[in-house]
Amino acid sequence: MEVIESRAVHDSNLASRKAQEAAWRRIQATEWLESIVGPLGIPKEPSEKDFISCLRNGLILCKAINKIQPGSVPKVVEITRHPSQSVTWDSQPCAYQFFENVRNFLKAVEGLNLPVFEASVFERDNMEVGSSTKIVNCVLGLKEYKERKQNTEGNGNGYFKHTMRSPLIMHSNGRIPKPVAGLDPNKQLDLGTNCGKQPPSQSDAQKLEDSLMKALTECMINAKENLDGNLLSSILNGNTDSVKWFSRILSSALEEQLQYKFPELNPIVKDVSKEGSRSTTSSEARNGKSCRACLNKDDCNHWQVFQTQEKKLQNLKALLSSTKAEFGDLQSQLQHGLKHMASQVEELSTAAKGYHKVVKENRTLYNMVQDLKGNIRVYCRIRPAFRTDTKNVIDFIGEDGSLVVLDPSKPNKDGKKLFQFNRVFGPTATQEEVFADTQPLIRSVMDGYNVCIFAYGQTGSGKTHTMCGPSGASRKDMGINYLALSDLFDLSNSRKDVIKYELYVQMVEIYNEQVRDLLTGDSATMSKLEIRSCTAENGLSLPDATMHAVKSTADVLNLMKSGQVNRAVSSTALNHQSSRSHSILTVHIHGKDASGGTIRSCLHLVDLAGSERVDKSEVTGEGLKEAQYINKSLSCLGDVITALSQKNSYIPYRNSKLTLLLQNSLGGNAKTLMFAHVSPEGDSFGETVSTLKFAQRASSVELGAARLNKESREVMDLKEQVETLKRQLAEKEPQSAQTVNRLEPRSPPSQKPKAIPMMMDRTPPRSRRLSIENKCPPKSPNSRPKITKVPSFVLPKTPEPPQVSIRNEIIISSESKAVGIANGKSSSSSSSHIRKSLRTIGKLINGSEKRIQNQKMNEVVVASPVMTSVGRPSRRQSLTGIQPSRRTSLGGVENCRKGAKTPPPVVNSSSDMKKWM
Ligand SMILES: Nc1ncnc2c1ncn2[C@@H]1O[C@H](COP(=O)(O)OP(=O)(O)OP(=O)(O)O)[C@@H](O)[C@H]1O
Repeated sequence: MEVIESRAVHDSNLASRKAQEAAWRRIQATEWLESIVGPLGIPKEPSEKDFISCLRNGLILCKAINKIQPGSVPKVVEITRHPSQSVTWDSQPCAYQFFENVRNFLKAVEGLNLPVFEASVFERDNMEVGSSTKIVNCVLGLKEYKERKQNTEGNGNGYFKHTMRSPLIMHSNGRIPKPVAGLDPNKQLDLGTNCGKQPPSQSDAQKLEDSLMKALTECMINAKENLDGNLLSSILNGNTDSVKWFSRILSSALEEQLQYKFPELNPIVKDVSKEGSRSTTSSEARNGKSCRACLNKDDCNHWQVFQTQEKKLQNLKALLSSTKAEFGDLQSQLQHGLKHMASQVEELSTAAKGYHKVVKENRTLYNMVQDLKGNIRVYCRIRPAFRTDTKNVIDFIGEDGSLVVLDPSKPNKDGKKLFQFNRVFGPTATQEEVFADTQPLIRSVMDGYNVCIFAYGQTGSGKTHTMCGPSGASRKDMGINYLALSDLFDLSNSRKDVIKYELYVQMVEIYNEQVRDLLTGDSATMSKLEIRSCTAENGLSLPDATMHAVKSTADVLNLMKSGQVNRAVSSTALNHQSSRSHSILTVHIHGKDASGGTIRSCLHLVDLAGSERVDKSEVTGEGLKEAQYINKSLSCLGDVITALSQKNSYIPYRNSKLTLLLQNSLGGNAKTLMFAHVSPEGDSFGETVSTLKFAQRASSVELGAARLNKESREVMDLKEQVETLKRQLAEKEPQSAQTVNRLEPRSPPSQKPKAIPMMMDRTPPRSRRLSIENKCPPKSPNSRPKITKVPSFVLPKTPEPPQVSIRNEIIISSESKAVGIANGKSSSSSSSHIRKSLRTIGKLINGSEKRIQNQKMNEVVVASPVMTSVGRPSRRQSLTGIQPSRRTSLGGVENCRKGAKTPPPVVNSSSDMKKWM
């Protein structure tokens, strides 16, 4: 009950407050209109009816707007009537004119973006309460517009913004409206009823205003406490006006806040204000969501738009912060990942380094094993591709010497072929890289080993490039021939205090099965060279070829140039500078140390002619003949390699000049290296595979351990002693010569110097080539001496008699022999003395050689774990367990008889050279 009563009281308060506000605004409007167009003829505090009636003809309104904005209503219809004639809305001609004025006024007002009203309000005879409100708003809007305009003109910024302030806001600004004293709020709904009849006097009007302000103030103070509750209950009760009113207050406050807080949004707010006058819906306005620019509009949705935008902004902000967080996470993850990756890369690089080191070590060890076994070392070199129209057949090059080629006609798994060599040089390998790997082998020639390097491969695959370098090459592009000799000179210089070296060069070619000297100007001798057995007296296979002493790389260059000029070269379809012969550059090295010990070794550098398919090389006539000779000799080389790899008893060296000349390198005691050259082009696939197969076969050939051609002074003395004793024995006891020969345990009968023919029909004995596997050599009756099997890896125990005792024994032997002869003792007693001496000397030579080798081995072990070329024999011995005595000749006889390829020591002069030859 109480609630109902309080609500009734509240309602009546609210209605009174509204009426007061409306009346106050009407007075304001009237005052202002009068100030613009003059007296209106209505009371100062007009009723709604008075106010509307006065403005009905539109004349006052048009005049007012034209004063503010001249020309806004260009044509104002003046009403002419008799003063006695009353103006009624019903009189048709007047009504139409009224309508024209009002319509023009409203258009002009709309153009100024001011609140408008409906023209029909003037047509209604029965006026409802609040009918004038919109007209009053319009007039006050006009008033405000004028004030603004004046301000703007004063400020000169040209900006006008219509702001419609509610009485409460004005109140808050300190402009407290004067209460209307003694005015019953309930009665003030229609002020016109009280004051419409007679215009009040100035004092009455003042009184009225004062009383009105008073009443309003009282009313507001009374209502103040209940404002929130009243408003709330109004909203609850669906009091639309209250809600609207409050929402407008809120909107304007919000707009102010917006403009203050977000100045950048001002243009938007301005636009929204304009737009809002057209699009805001009344439902939104009911929800209290309209902008201040649209206070008088019911269809403003800017608040909602703003809220939506704000929501979106909030969402975007949230999205931004979550994205930032995610980004931060990702960044930290990335950094973590990068760190992890860096550590993995580091690990990998360490592993790779280790891997490379291991591969290198493996290769070194593999090469060492191959050296020990005496295998032909095989390197493969791939020429860069010159043509791009065919597929590249090289599929993979492994660091461990593996090579995979791919058949271009079968580009799947079946087309792949794997080969294994000591090393594979790819197309980008430089001359120096190739040489660097060959250098240790070449250097071993200075230690007394015979070395042979030969280049094999299809025509145009780069053999001459590897051995000689391209024509007109600079120092950098020089081939192995030049680099090797240059290196030998360097080594010779660095060792000159210990050992004196002399280097001699021969250069020959085998052209159409004729051996020709390339370093002679005499064309007659060029084609008359005969290959001698390696057991010939001077130890040279080609004693008739000119021998040139070289002292510097310049000498070598000159010789090589003249040799190249003389070499048979012609142009084919496959190589415009195709070598039509096998060229052999032989470097003979003679060394003598301070004690008188000697080294004799030789280095063969062979550039073979290229195998070719005559249909491809398109050669005819002489060229065809050359090609046939080349192919035949290469096929003979293949036969020899096959026989050697199969360990056949018969090796067909004699079938070609090439194999005969290379006999010692292929099946003798040399260190041999073969460069297998291949072209990467797809159309050479057949030849490439055939070259690789050949090379693979060659790599399986076991030559046995290479022999060191070095003799110490001690051994040489002992050998001389043996020779003297032998001579004496022969003089004394010719028949006992056979016995003496028997005392030489390692001299097979076939090695007797005079019994050896110029060309050996049979394979030279290979008794000295032992593999580390201790395999028995192939059975070959008569020619092969029996090899005692020695357990592997056992160091032989060699008695090492002191130096003094050696000498003493020799002296004693000699003396006793001399005494025997002098005393005329029986020849048998003398012979037995000589035999005893020989036995002793044999033992001493063995012991001496062994001592030297052991000493070297110790040096190697102490010096470095890496095997040096000097240390190889010692290491080989330790690994194989072969006694030195079995690896060297007794008193050098064997060496002499077998006819080592290296010549005997020579002195510098050319006359001595001739003697030697
Ligand atoms: N590794 C390489 N790098 C650059 N060019 C190369 C290489 N190998 C070969 N060549 C070039 O390929 C061409 C043929 O090479 P080269 O004359 O050495 O072949 P070849 O095997 O000796 O041929 P032939 O057997 O017909 O004499 C030459 O022009 C040579 O310069």
